[in-house]
Amino acid sequence: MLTGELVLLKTSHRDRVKEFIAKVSDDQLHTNFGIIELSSLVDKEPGDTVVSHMGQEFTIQRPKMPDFFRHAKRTGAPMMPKDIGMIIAYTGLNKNDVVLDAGTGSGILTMYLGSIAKRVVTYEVNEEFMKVAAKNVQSAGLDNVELRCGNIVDEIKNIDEKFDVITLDTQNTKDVIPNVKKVLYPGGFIATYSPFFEQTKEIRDALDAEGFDEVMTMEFTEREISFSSRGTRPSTSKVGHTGFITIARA
Ligand SMILES: C[S@@+](CC[C@H](N)C(=O)[O-])C[C@H]1O[C@@H](n2cnc3c(N)ncnc32)[C@H](O)[C@@H]1O
Repeated sequence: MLTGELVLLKTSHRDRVKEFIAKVSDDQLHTNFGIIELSSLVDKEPGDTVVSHMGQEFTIQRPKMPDFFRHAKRTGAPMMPKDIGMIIAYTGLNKNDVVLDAGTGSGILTMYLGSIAKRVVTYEVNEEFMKVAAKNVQSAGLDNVELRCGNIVDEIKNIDEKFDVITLDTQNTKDVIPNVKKVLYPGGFIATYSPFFEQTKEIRDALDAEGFDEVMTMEFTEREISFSSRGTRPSTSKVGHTGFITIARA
């Protein structure tokens, strides 16, 4: 591992996995299982181990987005991986894309977008939420995400840049849509997330009024399969409804 690189350190305690994310540096990581000198991670590889001053062994891995999803601080309901995955798949998000995103919330969707896209500009109306999101983004080591505080309904009118993809997870998305084509490249995608049918219908009407193409609204279901000595079946304790995703093209 290189100085400045993020690491995921995993250890086992009473048959449970405990994990920590840290940066390779001259600092120390203090855990309930002892202190780790983070400089000792230099030149180690994923899969190698490091031992704390109390003799506890930690396995080294490179943290991935699902790790940041679990470790991020939450200010509200984050978008779930199933919905994030579908937004990425249906917009074809790639490393050349510049993304406009709102509202940032805890920054979970923003971080996934930032891990793929060239650059992400994200707006959050609540300053306290934005500060938490900024810490999450920084903890994930992303330097291509620009966080702006403001109401996207008003702010979008002053943006003089064009984007490849626009993602909206806001309460008043229908009021943003009349100004979206001004900042979205022809052929670019907008993806909206809305928990209720009523809100989703308003979004559809607004997209139709602005002449968007290829409009489709979907709900994605996720069923984990549980395996036990009694048998194999879909888990009975997993997430139900989250929200509707509407995708459209300028
Ligand atoms: C459900 S949360 C977004 C969660 C986020 N997508 C994530 O994955 O963490 C909605 C956020 O949008 C913000 N918001 C609502 N309306 C907004 C607007 N018009 N402009 C900017 N932010 C807005 C809220 O303050 C809230 O933090």
